Amino acid sequence: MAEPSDSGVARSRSVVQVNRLNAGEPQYCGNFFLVTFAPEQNRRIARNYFAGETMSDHGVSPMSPVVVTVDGPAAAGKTTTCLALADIFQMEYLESGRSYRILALEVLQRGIATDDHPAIVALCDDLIEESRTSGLLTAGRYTSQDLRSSAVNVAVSAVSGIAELRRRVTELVRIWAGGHTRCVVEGRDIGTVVFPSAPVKFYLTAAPEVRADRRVAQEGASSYEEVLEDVIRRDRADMSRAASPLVPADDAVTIDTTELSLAQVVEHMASVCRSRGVAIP
Ligand SMILES: Nc1ncnc2c1ncn2[C@@H]1O[C@H](COP(=O)(O)OP(=O)(O)OP(=O)(O)O)[C@@H](O)[C@H]1O
Ligand SMILES: Nc1ccn([C@H]2C[C@H](O)[C@@H](COP(=O)(O)O)O2)c(=O)n1
Repeated sequence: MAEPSDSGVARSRSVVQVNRLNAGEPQYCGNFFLVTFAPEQNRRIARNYFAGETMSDHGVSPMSPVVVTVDGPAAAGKTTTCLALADIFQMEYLESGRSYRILALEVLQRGIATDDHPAIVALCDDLIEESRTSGLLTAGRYTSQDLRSSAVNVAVSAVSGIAELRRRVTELVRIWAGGHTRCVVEGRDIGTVVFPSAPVKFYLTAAPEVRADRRVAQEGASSYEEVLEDVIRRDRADMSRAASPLVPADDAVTIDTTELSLAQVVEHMASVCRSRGVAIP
């Protein structure tokens, strides 16, 4: 079983053994502000990217890795199933929501107004620069408790609605994926915007009441009503924003997990992956 950790990827308990899970492994820490720039090539590409060039100027195709995308509303089971798929198919895993949460937390900690878009974009650039020049943005700098606080849950909806910010995060995710041969990436716009040509796309969903129930059980939250309210509010914000709203990709396999066990969902997803040529090495 995956143990809860502050890396933000192992907070769910999976029915599938997640043997390779290790909060110390950068591939699993989900903090691509740190890991994206670790390999020297990525560091160079990223530096040039932010200087105005694009990855394709460097002969790097964002579509070269096999990417499995998993999108869906809050608490739909994305992280848990991604970890299971990563384990089954030995893929690298990235939780893109963590980056938006990190940005939201930094916005709150620095007292920046969530409607001050230029300041938030500048903050994002500063964090990217910081991650290239120092090791400050380690997984340990951000605890799951901080990243998943109610305040961050609210601020992240505003922060993730900023188109300029999304453009940066999108490119960082692509750069990260370009450094791997096989990966599974979860978020809200991964199959629609970040990797529109991905060979395998999932859209997980479930009734809000069921998702709230599962989140209460997962986090030991005291108020079901508050959790449900947050789930519904965040869904609405994610689905109605102008920039990359949450919608299923046309070619996504949609799975309503309301009445499915975790094992059933993972089994279904794994069988789709196999049928699309994602093999176990
Ligand atoms: N089909 C299912 N049956 C029972 N429990 C489930 C199922 N799917 C997910 N869960 C549980 O629901 C909780 C939330 O799942 P998870 O954290 O993976 O959701 P998420 O989509 O990544 O959420 P978020 O977008 O908010 O990060 C976890 O405790 C997970 O084990
Ligand atoms: N690709 C993504 C990933 C996440 N977000 C936003 C919307 C969510 O409410 C928030 C937190 O994500 P979570 O940790 O719940 O997966 O981040 C997004 O807009 N796009």
